[in-house]
Amino acid sequence: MRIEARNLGWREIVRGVSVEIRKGETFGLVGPNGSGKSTLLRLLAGLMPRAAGEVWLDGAPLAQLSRRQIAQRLALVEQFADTGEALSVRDAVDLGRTPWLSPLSPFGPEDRQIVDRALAAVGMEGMAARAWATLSGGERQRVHIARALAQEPRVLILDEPTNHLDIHHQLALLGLVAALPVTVVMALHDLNQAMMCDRLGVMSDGRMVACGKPAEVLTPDNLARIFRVRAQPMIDPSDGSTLFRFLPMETST
Ligand SMILES: Nc1ncnc2c1ncn2[C@@H]1O[C@H](COP(=O)(O)OP(=O)(O)OP(=O)(O)O)[C@@H](O)[C@H]1O
Repeated sequence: MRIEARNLGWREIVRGVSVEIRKGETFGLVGPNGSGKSTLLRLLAGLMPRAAGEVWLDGAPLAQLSRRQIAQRLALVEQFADTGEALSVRDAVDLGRTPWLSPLSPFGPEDRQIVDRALAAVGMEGMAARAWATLSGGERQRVHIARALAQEPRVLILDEPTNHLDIHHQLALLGLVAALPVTVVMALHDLNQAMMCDRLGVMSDGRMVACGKPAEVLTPDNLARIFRVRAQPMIDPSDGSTLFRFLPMETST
């Protein structure tokens, strides 16, 4: 599903962002702390009241869809997502099926299979019966992702999805997300991980100041200007991919 932002804004925090994210694309959002990434993701999910501009999903304005219709198309995992303490892991992931249920089509065996697959996709199938309150930060993050997968969205919006995850689960999650046949928009802080995205949008002070293929936008000049680091590009000889080593900027006295 294609997702398109037209002149999106909220207060002074996100200003005039227009971007078209293609069907099946993995689109990364990078930028310094406070540059407006989370706010832009919430705007794309239609969650900010009194927002300026418009979001279109496959040519349909988001504003004309009901919450249920939006939830059948789009799932958002927020950075500090929480869930009711009394839930089990399976209960939490079952919630992802809510937009698809109705009195005439209650939770059934097919929903259960979808939930099982979502738990397995994030490696949490062995913890389905565990109480949410007993999970570690990384396990909670994986359950949130499983809940979003169980929603079977066509657009998946993730705010720093590798937060709290150990390196194995970070790479597993990024591999999973890249292989999903859905459009993914995700905020990332690790710029080497961001290099794996199809395209990147760079946020700075509420504006999208660059958008394009990772190697085109994460240039040493942009990294110095926007992220205030010195970036030393290095080539991995095993596959020719570019990695960065980051160094502090030399301060002038
Ligand atoms: N509801 C709000 N009211 C006032 N200011 C807000 C609100 N939400 C966000 N902000 C401010 O807007 C700016 C952008 O916040 P946002 O969370 O979108 O940034 P971010 O790029 O996701 O940051 P980080 O990398 O630290 O997660 C920040 O300065 C934040 O303090």
